[in-house]
Amino acid sequence: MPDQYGLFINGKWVETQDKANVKNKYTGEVYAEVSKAGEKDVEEAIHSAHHAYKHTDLSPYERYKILNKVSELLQVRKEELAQNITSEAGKPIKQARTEIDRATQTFELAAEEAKRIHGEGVPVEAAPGSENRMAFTLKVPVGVVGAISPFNFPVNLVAHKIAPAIAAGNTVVLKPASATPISSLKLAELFEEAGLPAGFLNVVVGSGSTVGNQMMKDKRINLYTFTGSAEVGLKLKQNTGLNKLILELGNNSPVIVDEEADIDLAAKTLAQKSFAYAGQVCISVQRIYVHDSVMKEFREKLLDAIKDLHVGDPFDDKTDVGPMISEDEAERVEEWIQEAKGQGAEVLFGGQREGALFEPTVLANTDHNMKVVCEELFAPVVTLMSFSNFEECLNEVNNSDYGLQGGIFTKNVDKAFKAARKVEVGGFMINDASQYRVDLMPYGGVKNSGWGKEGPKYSIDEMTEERLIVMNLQN
Ligand SMILES: NC(=O)C1=CN([C@@H]2O[C@H](COP(=O)(O)OP(=O)(O)OC[C@H]3O[C@@H](n4cnc5c(N)ncnc54)[C@H](O)[C@@H]3O)[C@@H](O)[C@H]2O)C=CC1
Ligand SMILES: O=C(O)[C@H](O)CS(=O)(=O)O
Repeated sequence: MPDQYGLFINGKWVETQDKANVKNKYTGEVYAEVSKAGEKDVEEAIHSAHHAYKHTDLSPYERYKILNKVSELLQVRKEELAQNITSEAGKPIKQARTEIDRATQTFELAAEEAKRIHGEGVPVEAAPGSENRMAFTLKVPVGVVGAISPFNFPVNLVAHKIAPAIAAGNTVVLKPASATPISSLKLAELFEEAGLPAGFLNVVVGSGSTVGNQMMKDKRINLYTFTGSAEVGLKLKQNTGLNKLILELGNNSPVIVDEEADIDLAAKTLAQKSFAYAGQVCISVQRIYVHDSVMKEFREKLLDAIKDLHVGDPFDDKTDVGPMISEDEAERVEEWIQEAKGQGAEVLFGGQREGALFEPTVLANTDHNMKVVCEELFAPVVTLMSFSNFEECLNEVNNSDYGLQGGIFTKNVDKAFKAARKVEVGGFMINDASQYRVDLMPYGGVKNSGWGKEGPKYSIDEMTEERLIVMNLQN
């Protein structure tokens, strides 16, 4: 009998008639059954969040205590939560454990930030005629936050939405990805145990086209925070009117390997960071631009390092690359590679699929007319392109609709900083892959990669309004 999960609405667990199966993404077995939210449940969740926001006060210190407690509980239940990620997302267990450690930090950071949300003094007395006035700003919560999350980091990317929202004094309606809802329901259990008052966090499970759509149209939601594809992000932008919106969308991350790079470091780092969680990380390396003069050496070293990766059962402690989220997704990647081969691409390594498992793959002879380069692959596949002129390479790197993070390997400081200035991204890594993130840093993209920043301090900024208070002093 699969484990059963209800929805979490107004501090209560709600079972509905309509159920969805959650499958183990490696074995395909159904391991959990979750209630699906109907229109009435979504209405109830939004109402509860709205009512709690209007009628229940939670002081900054209380928010700090609750978030800190959740952070501690994550460590207490670390193995259970990590095993769950591996089941519902197919993420290799060692990467799932790292995700729990990172989420622990995300909650801890948000807890700390809850105690230092403040405005600033405004010198209105400097304006002629305002000599007898004093002013300052307050940071007030936006109200109800609607959070919609993707499948790939079902704990930590959810943490990046709900922890800062609650730290800032908001209430939340969360819709997790249909493929990975259990992690969010487990987080709700932790909040319940940590003493979060009813209505502050509501979790509704269901598809984007039903639950997501209903959330998008509800005027009681003051801010939407979305992580997912650019396609759905655009829908949200078009349907949420004048409400605030944070969009964390896709990328086809570029990394430059310059002629003055440490080739061993570049090859080793790129082999490790391009295929983690089967490349289903939005800052996973996709486009590698290598200087002509070092291409041969880099290629050999990259392929050698990839051979050391363990591919297969995500529950095995040794596994580096497990299955993709579904067989359909792995088939899509197979089709894109076939299409690229038809356009002249060469498979240097991998390229084979077995069910949802896709081998780490390296493509050469690729160019910007191919989908594998210009669109987001979201798969364990990298493309190699060579360059001889650094300026032209930077133009090629920017020849993308996306701009989340990028990187360069070089010992030449001038080139490193030139690239850092010119490459159109939200974050740029020198002597590292695009896939670098720690949870305190500002994280977010430009162009079709979205706008608004995550990282608790930065999200809290987005999730609060600045209110000006002016005192008219009578002598
Ligand atoms: N920039 C970032 O931080 C990140 C971006 N991503 C991006 O997410 C994508 C992969 O994740 P997926 O879960 O497949 O993305 P997705 O866009 O298909 O789904 C994301 C969420 O949106 C919901 N949704 C789908 N249609 C909707 C609609 N019409 N209205 C409202 N909600 C709707 C889904 O149910 C899910 O909860 C990739 O493009 C990836 O790059 C993933 C992780 C981080
Ligand atoms: O966008 C993603 O897929 C993530 O932000 C992953 S990570 O950078 O937080 O690890």
